[in-house]
Amino acid sequence: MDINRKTAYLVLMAVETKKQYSNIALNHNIKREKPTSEAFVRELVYGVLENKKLLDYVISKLITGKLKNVRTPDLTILRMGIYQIAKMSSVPEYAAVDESVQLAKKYARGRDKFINGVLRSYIRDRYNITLPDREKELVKYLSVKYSYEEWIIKLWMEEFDAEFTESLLAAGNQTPPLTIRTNTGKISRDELIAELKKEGFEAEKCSLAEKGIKVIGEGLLETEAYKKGKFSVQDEASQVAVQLLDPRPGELVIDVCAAPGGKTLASAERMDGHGTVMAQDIYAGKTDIIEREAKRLGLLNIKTKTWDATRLRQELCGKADKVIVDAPCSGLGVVRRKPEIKYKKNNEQMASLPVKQLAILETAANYLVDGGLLMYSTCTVNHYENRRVAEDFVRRNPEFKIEDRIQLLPNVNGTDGFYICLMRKEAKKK
Ligand SMILES: C[S@@+](CC[C@H](N)C(=O)[O-])C[C@H]1O[C@@H](n2cnc3c(N)ncnc32)[C@H](O)[C@@H]1O
Repeated sequence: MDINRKTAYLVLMAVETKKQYSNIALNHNIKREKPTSEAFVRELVYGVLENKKLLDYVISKLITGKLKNVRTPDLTILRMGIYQIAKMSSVPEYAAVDESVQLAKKYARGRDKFINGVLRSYIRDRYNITLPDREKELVKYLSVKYSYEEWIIKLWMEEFDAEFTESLLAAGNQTPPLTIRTNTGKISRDELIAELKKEGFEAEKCSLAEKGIKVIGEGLLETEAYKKGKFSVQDEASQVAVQLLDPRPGELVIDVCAAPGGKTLASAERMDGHGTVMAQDIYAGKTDIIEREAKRLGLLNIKTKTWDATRLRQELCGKADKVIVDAPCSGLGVVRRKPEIKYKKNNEQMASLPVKQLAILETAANYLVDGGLLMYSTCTVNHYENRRVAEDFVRRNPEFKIEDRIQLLPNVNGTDGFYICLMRKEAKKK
């Protein structure tokens, strides 16, 4: 059996049955199985995840029974087989079928003939399968074509017209650029670009993030530059958030939802070692990551603490110049990196997010000095978690005024979908 397809199968099953995040399942299985082509495994895993609804729609047209009665191993092998035939031009059709049958013999015993039959009928009938009617069933059409749960499309169509929504859906299925943030305490952006180019990478400046670089090439984290802490991997939108907040040397910054530390570390770098960033997160294991990264980057001005941000730390009230609330959210802005988010159900947990976000904001706001700046950000595109939460907050806390807010979008800015809102606490009148 081909080790690359076996690895992809194990990753997809971990995502499907254990609800693991694709990036975590990928790294874990690649390490364990040692596939001969990591690139093939990634292409197949992300291709299947990005197109899951479309693949299931196609499979439902090829089988006689109901899709929900097809067992998960059989369905996973069928999705992989059809994806290879439809989208991976490097894979001959016969190889896609034969390798799927081999996988079935190991992981879906007794179902290899069924799988062989479905894949052969796909090869025969694929051009007769049509999508739902765009005119009559727009949401369903978009849901199948771009593989998103229908509630996400309806949510976006509350804010954007059909054409814009479609381009946002399509952008969510693109591979995101690899972007890094220069640690300017160690090297300038131009010098780092030159160093990376010398190592054989393509590297160019980001347009929005002043320390950002877009990089193309394999093995970035094995470079000396990385080991010596000259840069960190961070999406451009996250970099822009800290750029707008603009932490200065000597300030006290409190980041209440800090792990894995992107904004904490970017803030500490901007402060040139002067002042302090207090980084809190509810999970102890996650604050360890921040400490490890601070060490790699040579940053001494970060203090971490495991803490639930909805609980007030009395001793910090009125102390911080800047507070970061990079809240837990639905993640609809990062589907390019975690395509499994496109299939989340709009359940109670989703609906309760704005309540939690507001509770964290209200607690964190207490830490600011008069005249201090509060940043609320999320990596989602959902006005109930973004604009609505920020507006609710300032309505309930009139001493805060919104100073700036932006929604970055993958189809407009090429970044993750990201919301940033800066709110200033009124300075006390003398
Ligand atoms: C969007 S992530 C933060 C990303 C981080 N700011 C960065 O730039 O790398 C949200 C974080 O909030 C944490 N979190 C969730 N609920 C929390 C709570 N009640 N108190 C503190 N942290 C919480 C999660 O563990 C997660 O690490």
